[in-house]
Amino acid sequence: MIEIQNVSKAFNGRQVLDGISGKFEPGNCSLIIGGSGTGKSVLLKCIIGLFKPEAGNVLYAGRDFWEGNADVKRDIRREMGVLFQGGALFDSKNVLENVKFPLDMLTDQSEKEKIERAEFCLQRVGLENAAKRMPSEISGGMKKRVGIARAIVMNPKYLFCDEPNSGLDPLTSVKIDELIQEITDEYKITTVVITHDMNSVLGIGEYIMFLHKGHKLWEGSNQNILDTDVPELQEFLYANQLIRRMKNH
Ligand SMILES: Nc1ncnc2c1ncn2[C@@H]1O[C@H](COP(=O)(O)OP(=O)(O)OP(=O)(O)O)[C@@H](O)[C@H]1O
Repeated sequence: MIEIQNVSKAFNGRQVLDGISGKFEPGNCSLIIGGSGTGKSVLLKCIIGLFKPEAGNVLYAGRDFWEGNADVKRDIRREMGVLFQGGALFDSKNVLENVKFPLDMLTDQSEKEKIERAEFCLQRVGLENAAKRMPSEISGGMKKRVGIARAIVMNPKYLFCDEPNSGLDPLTSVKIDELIQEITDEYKITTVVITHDMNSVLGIGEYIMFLHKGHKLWEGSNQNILDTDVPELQEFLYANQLIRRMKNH
């Protein structure tokens, strides 16, 4: 489990996150949602150790990331997989080499072991036939799958996905969401997804945290989000035509 407690962050005196708390459970897809510029990416960066919060704690199975020494930070980092926006693949490496990269960097496994593990992960995301292709030769949805394969290659306990659906058509988006959900269930990963995709919210949001101007205004699940009486969340949800119609029927 990841627990965040009163996380606050400011840039040049401007408060961007104000006392955010929440719990992300293993085997669940937890979502951080909210409009543009509300602090979702900054919060994710505070959680994965890229920004140090001014105040608050980020606990990984009880281990405090920011209070921990270099060994604690390294151990926690090794347990994380991150799917960056756009996939962040290396253009000069083929698909298999991209997936294998964390193993090259962080393990002393033999080449054979690394290739087998990378092939297994590619198979898991349905790309076993694309191993030799270059990133420029595959579609946006396939790039995300490669990014997911790379994020799980180290067998992470924690998986972070920054807008996994950006730039994808609705059908491909749903498939990527399903894949993230399946992998989360299968390996009991604690998964945290940043999104403003309404299909994801209703589809995979087992725990949802809604941010608005750096504050957490609501938390709950896809089962009760449409019943919210928080005006800012209503406005966020009902900007989507389909959700508006669902509510009215
Ligand atoms: N490195 C930084 N330096 C200064 N300000 C920053 C920095 N990173 C983010 N901010 C500011 O923090 C606020 C929150 O940004 P953030 O990227 O978290 O928004 P977001 O909710 O992820 O939005 P979007 O959905 O558009 O990606 C914004 O006002 C942004 O300008």
